[in-house]
Amino acid sequence: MQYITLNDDVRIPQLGFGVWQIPDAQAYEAVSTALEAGYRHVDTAAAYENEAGVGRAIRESGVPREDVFLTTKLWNGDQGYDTTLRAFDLSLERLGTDYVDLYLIHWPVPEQDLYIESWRALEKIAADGRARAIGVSNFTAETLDRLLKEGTTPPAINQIELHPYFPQAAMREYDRKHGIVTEAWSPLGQGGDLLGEPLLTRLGGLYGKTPAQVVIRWHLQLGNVVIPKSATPSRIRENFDVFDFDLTPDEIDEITALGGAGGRIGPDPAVFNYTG
Ligand SMILES: NC(=O)C1=CN([C@@H]2O[C@H](COP(=O)(O)OP(=O)(O)OC[C@H]3O[C@@H](n4cnc5c(N)ncnc54)[C@H](OP(=O)(O)O)[C@@H]3O)[C@@H](O)[C@H]2O)C=CC1
Ligand SMILES: O=C(O)C(=O)[C@@H](O)[C@H](O)C(=O)CO
Repeated sequence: MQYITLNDDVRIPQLGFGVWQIPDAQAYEAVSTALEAGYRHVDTAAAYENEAGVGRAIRESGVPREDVFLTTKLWNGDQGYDTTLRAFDLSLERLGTDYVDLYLIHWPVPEQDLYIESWRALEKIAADGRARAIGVSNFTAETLDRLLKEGTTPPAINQIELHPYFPQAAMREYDRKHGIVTEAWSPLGQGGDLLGEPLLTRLGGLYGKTPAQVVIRWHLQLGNVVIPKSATPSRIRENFDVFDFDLTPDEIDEITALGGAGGRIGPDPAVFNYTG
């Protein structure tokens, strides 16, 4: 496993396991399989409604809690200072742990204008030692500029949509300049057309790897934290088997150039104001 040291000196495993759309009843099995395969980093959120299954899998895995990097996120409708503190308590309760490794504001939700207040609550949670690191998700240059100006602690991570069809060069550069690590969500383009790209099949053929493994390798070599999701045991293992080959700089550029072919899959954070 490769680690990245965040701006608060916390070390994060660069490859993690995402669990969006895995129902709570199946999350136990999926996370157990991931931990057996070697993952030591799990990305969940209050909104995924599977924190209980994720937490139980970690507790019963036999892997010491301190060896697993656990992320969860504050849902949009819970933003605000007191409401954030309450939402965090409930996440810990469902996860069955007394701290998380990373707590993120899930979306800025510019219209409700509560992300600065919410960030102050995350700073308090970190100061109390209940989140080892704090960060944001889906923040734009505009929302981050304000957070950096008005907050006391800079975010350690910005988790954003990022895959070869949407390579986010400008946002990666913004994060880098500000000492923020970029984490890629939907890193496989949600398993859609991207994985059928002839370029990825060709590169996979050269290295004896699948298109998904080539894409995960691209993320690792760009310096992204990457959290592919799968509910399929063979794919969970496949997505972890990416540490025995290197793409060349030209191959990385060729994959990045696929960005012309696709685009964003998820909501645009500048206008995503859903709080339900
Ligand atoms: N902060 C945010 O706003 C967001 C965060 N996220 C986080 O990012 C994680 C990953 O993103 P996600 O949207 O789930 O999408 P991914 O890009 O990780 O793709 C997941 C899809 O790809 C399929 N897949 C996985 N591995 C393979 C493989 N080796 N070969 C072929 N198909 C494969 C999966 O199928 P199957 O499961 O059937 O195997 C699933 O349909 C989420 O689970 C979540 O933790 C995601 C969205 C937004
Ligand atoms: O998966 C997440 O973390 C999300 O925030 C997404 O579900 C997001 O809310 C979305 O895709 C809504 O359409």
